[in-house]
Amino acid sequence: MFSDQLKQQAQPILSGILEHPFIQGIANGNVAPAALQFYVQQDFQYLNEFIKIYGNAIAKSNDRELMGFFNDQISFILNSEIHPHHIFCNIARINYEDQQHATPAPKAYLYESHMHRAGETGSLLNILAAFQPCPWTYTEIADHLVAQGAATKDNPFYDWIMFYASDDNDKSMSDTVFAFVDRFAKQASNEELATASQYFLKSCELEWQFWEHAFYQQDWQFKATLDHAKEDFKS
Ligand SMILES: Cc1ncc(CN)c(N)n1
Repeated sequence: MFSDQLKQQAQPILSGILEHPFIQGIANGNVAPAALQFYVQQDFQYLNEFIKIYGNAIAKSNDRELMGFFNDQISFILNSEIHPHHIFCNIARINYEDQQHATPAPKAYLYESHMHRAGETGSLLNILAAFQPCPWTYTEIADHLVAQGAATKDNPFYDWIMFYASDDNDKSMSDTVFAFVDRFAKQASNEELATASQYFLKSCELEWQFWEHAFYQQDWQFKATLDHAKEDFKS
């Protein structure tokens, strides 16, 4: 199956994510508030962009099952994925509403642009491949943390881990996406599969970069210049 090949190709990147100090911090119940704040600020913008990408993907879909899936994803972001953001905000002791106006930092901007680029190819296989590391790596992270015994009630990140951990009774979102990927892959040429694989692997790396930029709060070198310019146009 193409999805098995993708998972196998991504193993070095997935290992890098699982070993990342941000994830280790979640496991130990100890992440710097500045890293949590940066993550929430950037993730809020990233998920906004995802809603637009899903809207675009619906416009490219012809079958109701896929339209329904993208629609469910939009609802999930709007109604459920605010929960893990609230958990990070509570731990960092910051107000969620105050975190919703950040300028996308370079890595988040790159990831969002990468997703839009996949959308512009017009290929649902590319879109799904580029999108899949988002649910897949989070399920892998949470399941790994559960397996290593980090999901204890005294860990302040317990609810965050359980939010993303796979539910034995339910097919995970990530399994659903892999099933769609395999469906489209059956009709694809080797060249199309190679392109989709690149979209998938780059998104996996960008997931790693996302943790990295939040952990070290990597922003634009000339962020103050960008922010001052915004002020110039405020009426
Ligand atoms: C960057 C990123 N990747 C994945 C997820 C989980 N949907 C997220 N909230 N943010």
